[in-house]
Order: sequence, then C-alpha cells, then structure tokens
Amino acid sequence: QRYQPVPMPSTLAGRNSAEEKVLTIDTINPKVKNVQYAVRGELAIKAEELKAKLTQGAKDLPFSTIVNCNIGNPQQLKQPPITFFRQVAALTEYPELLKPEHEALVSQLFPDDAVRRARELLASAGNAIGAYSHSQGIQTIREHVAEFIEARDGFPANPNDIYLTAGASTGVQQILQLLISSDHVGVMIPIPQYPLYTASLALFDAHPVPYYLDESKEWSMDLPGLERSLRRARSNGIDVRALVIINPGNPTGQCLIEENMREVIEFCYSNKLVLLADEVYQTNVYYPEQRPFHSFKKMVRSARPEIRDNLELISFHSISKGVVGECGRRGGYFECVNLDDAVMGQVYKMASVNLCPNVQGQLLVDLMVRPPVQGDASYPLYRQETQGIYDSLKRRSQKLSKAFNEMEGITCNSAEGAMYVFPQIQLPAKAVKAAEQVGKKPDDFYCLRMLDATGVCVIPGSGFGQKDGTYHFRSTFLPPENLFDTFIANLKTFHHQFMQEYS
Ligand SMILES: Cc1ncc(COP(=O)(O)O)c(CN[C@@H]2CONC2=O)c1O
Repeated sequence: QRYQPVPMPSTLAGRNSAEEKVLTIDTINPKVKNVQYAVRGELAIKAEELKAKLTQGAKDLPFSTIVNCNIGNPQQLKQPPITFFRQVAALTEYPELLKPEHEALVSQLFPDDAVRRARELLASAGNAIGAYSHSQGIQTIREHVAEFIEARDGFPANPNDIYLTAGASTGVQQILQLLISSDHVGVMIPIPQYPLYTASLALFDAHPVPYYLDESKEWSMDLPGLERSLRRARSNGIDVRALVIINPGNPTGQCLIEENMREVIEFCYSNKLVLLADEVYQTNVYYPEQRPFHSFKKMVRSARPEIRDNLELISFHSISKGVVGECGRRGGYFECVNLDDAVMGQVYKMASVNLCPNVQGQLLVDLMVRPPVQGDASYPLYRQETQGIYDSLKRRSQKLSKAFNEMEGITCNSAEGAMYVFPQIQLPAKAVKAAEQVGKKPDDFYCLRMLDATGVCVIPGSGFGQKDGTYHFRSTFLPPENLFDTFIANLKTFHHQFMQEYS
C-alpha cells in the first residue's frame, strides 16, 4: 500500500514531482556552496585524477608519480611515524598483549616504557579505548597537556580550560561557532591565511576581515594595516569580535618576534577582540636562536595585569604537524584563557553534543606532550627519530626556498617555521593573458601547467589570499629528501620552459 503524500503547501519550495530530488545544488544550504578550501580544491582533485590514471597504467603522462605538495601531510610523503608512539598505540589497541601470559613475547617486541605507558593510557581511558571518553577529553591527558603548557611557558594551566579535539580544525570551528552570534559578526584573519578560516566563516555566515601580512618584512604583522582594516569593518557595521593569528604562519612560514606579539595583544585588548592563536606549527621552528617560538599564552600572562587577567585567548595545537605528523589520527587541543565561566559552560555543552574527540587521537596528544625523556628505554631512538625529521625538514626548507629564488621571476622568503614556502612569481603578461583566455586566475593557470608537466601538485596563492596584482603559490617541502634534487630539477625545467613559452 502506498502512502498518501502529505499535501505540499504552495508556499513551500516545490518538490511536487516525484522524480525531483529533495537535495539539489539549488536547495542545499547556500553557505555550504560559498565554502572554498583550496588545499584540497581543483589542483588536488586533478592530481588525484592523474594519480588514478597512473595507477591504471597510463603511459602518456610526462611523469610517473604525483608529488602532493599541496598539503602538509608528512606521512603521505613517506615521513615515518615515531616508533614509540606507534608501539604504545599498538598495545592500547589490543590490550590482550598486556596480559601476563604474553609478557615474554611482548618484552621482546616492545620496550618496557612503551608497555608502561600503554598501561597508564589504558587505565586513564577506563581500560576501554573503544568507549566514549569525557567530552573535553580524558582528564589525565588534559592534565598532561596542562603540565606541557606550564613547562613551555612558565605560567599555570588548568586542565579544565583545555579541550582535546579531533584535530585543531574541529576546535577552531567549535570556537568560531561560539563567537558568531549573528551575520554581522566579523573575524580578522591574516592574508595570506590557511583557508580553514575563510571556509568556516563562510559556513557560519560571518565576515572575514582581512589584514595583510607584509611580504617585504618576512610576512610580519603590519599594525597600522590592522587598525585600518578594523576601522573600515566597524564603520561598515561589522561587529568585529576576534582576531586570528597563525604562528608560525601557514602558508607564509613566518615566526613572529615578541615585539610584534606584544603589539598584537595590546591591539586586541584595546579593541576588545578575542585572540585566536593557531599554534599548530609551534615545534616547526627552524631558526630558534633568531626566531624562537613564543606562545600567545605566555605573552598574555607576561603582560600588564589588565591584559593578563582580561584578554580572552584561545590557543590551538595539533598532532598533525611538528615532527609527529599523525594527521590522519586526528588529535589536538585548545586552551581557553580568561573566558567567562558561563561561556565556558557553553563550550562544554557544545563539546558534549559531539560526545567526545576520538580516543586514539587523544592518546597521541598525550604522547606528543609527554614523550620519552632521558633515562627512558625509548629515549635514544625517540631523540634520534625526532631530531632526524627536524633536521631534514630544515634542510629541505632551505633547499626549496633557495631553488625558487634561483628561478626567473620568482622570489621566496625562507621558511622560518611550518612546512611551506609561499613564493611570489612575476608572470609574463602573455601568461596572464593565456590564463584569462581559459578562464583561470594566473596563478591557478601556472600551477595547473606545473601539475600537467611534472606531476607536482602545489596550491595557487589565490587559495590563501594575496595582495591584488601579485601571484604566489604554496608548496610544502615534504617530498622525501632522497628525491628532493630530482623534484627541484623537474620544477626548474618546467619553470624555464613555461617562461620561455610566454616570454
Ligand atoms: C594553520 C593550521 N591550522 C589548523 C590546521 C588543521 O590541523 P588538524 O589536522 O589538526 O585539523 C592546519 C592543517 N594544515 C593544512 C592541512 O595540510 N596542509 C594545510 O595547510 C593548519 O595548517
């Protein structure tokens, strides 16, 4: 027996004919359609199509592999995981191994500190890592995060102010949702910026209020520019409530100096802006003597009492970056500073709606903030692995920025931090015209041609924002070091041919 359909009032959007879909590109949430996320946009999609062709045996491409330099995804580019982390994770995944009857076998395969840590983490998760955890994340792990923050900054941290998250992304979106109370709300974001922010602001129907980083001054923050941007937005009726800082920067790689940071917290306090400090690259700092990482938590707690005790700050961290690179495991945290108690209650409530962050990611957060120390059985290998990854990242960052600076029409700031370089390219007028003729932005056009010629997938600067009339692209420096010279040679060959073609 067929159901008699409930009459569709004429006032509602037509779904009268049976074959018409409920969900069409015209009926879904328009804010979803406004979202752009270039890191996995056109270039990445095309790279996946080419990768599929190669997998199917295509021989008509001028390359045999795709090199994904579009995303800071180290283990996709063969960076090995940290042995200790995976040993502990393996033991927590199959607690049977921790039973006395397996002790002889396990002791041959796992160092005793890995076994000990696995037992501790299992106990902290109620010996059930398949169960939902506390909505903020496992208490013991949040205590360890607080200890990590205190040791890093020299100021107290409270585990109750810390939320473990399935990657920093979800934490950023949770906080932005809290902030965006109407479609008049604006959030200041750096240009260029990591497009999680513009994507999320589009989704939550808020105004991105851009401030431009100064490429001529190693992508430093330009306070007069911040003032102008804020004044313009507020005079247009935008309720600007927060300022996002990514430090070290993505895609720009800059590491802010303390003076700049102090100016920023004064700016935020004077203008009543919540400071969102995205610090996921805090251990990807390659010149710590000249440009050490300072957390905004430390800067706020070191400031005069009015700022120390009142500036609202949320800081984000992740297991996806650094030398850990456990992107797919989805782990991270945010720390709330000087937030109103009732608002903290709402943060908790919203974390509860999602029940809990994934537990495997939480365990990795614990390992990231509490790694093996001198005297632990695993420390020598841990130290060797992490130092090796760090040194290699630094070498590759230097090699790649040097290579781009040797290419005609390209200038590239060195990467003081993070995992990317963001070179500026002076495209010949003929190339700009050729791009327009095929309906592409000039830097998109250049990157597509690079992909077609080399299999290397980078992201056009248009995906991150850039000053009008300038063209950039972002590349990671993650390709394996033993392939790096070939990688660079291919880029140089392509670039030379491209510039010849359009000179
Ligand atoms: C500045 C910044 N914040 C947050 C994130 C999100 O990290 P989670 O993995 O913890 O959610 C990223 C990821 N970096 C993206 C992903 O790879 N390349 C990028 O530019 C990032 O670069």
